[in-house]
Amino acid sequence: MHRHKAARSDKREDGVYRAGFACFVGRPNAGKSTLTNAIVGQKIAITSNKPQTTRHVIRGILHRPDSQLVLVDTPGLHRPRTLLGERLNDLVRETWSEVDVIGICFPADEPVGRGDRFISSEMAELKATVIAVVTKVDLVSPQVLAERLLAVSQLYDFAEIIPVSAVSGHQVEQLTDVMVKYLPESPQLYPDDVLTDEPEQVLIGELIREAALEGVRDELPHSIAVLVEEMQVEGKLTKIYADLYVERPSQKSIVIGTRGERLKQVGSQARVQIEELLGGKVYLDLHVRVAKEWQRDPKQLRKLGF
Ligand SMILES: Nc1nc2c(ncn2[C@@H]2O[C@H](COP(=O)(O)OP(=O)(O)OP(=O)(O)O)[C@@H](O)[C@H]2O)c(=O)[nH]1
Repeated sequence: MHRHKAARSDKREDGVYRAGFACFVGRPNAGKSTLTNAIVGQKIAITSNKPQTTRHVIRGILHRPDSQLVLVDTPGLHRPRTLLGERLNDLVRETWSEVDVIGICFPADEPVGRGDRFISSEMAELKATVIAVVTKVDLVSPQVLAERLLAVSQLYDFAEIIPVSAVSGHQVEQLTDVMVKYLPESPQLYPDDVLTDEPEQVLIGELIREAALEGVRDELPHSIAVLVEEMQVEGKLTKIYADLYVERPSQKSIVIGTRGERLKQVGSQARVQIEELLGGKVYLDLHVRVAKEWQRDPKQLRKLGF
């Protein structure tokens, strides 16, 4: 995965330089995106309290003097009902086969279930080192945590089992150390100042999508996509023109809201985040469009980057 992008050979004289790819997997809402952000220390992956909102493979890169950890954020594996669902599953499996370390996330506040067993059983054939990460430990008592750790340890022969809280930061550093430990000896893969190799447009699209999903009904997440059509830099101002795609006119009204109030809110929330990302003033122009059944149409999917 982009190993040809090797920035420069940077093996330190006094020790082994390690670099490689890792990803977090786990059932929806397990805390994968939040953990990715906590490790990389910058908001790069979309997080939401609704399941399955992570669509794109977004990498965050952790730079250390002796190592480089490239995190790949994948959507959850799920029963495919549409072409989009199938593509997502292919993407997940492809990612798994290419990374060096896989962290399976088990939320501490939920019992180990069928989904967890399914994901663990999918790991057997992979070359990657598989570690278990018990997430959200701030939400449970030590006793519940102990039960979870035991249940997780019985699922699979994990190389390590690490309890963390991305919210409090508990053990995040230790988790990172462990992941780095299992990376191969390798030259640096990316230059020091790169945090993600995802094109800016995709990140911006994700921020808009995240803002558009906030506080709306449960069926909307699967029916919304954002395409950044144009970005123009004029002095210190970046002008961004983006389209939000929904499937039905009724969804269009939800996103726009009464007299456009909701879309205005979405715009200003996303703008603040994009300004933070780009480090400058942003003008954001949003249009809501209906693309019928786009989840089932390969041509539309390609246009939207899936
Ligand atoms: N209390 C607590 N909440 C957390 C923690 N990590 C994540 N959460 C919350 O759990 C929810 C899901 O987190 P995400 O990071 O979006 O989960 P995900 O696994 O990426 O979810 P999908 O994209 O649906 O697969 C969000 O509401 C987070 O704020 C944690 O360490 N502690």
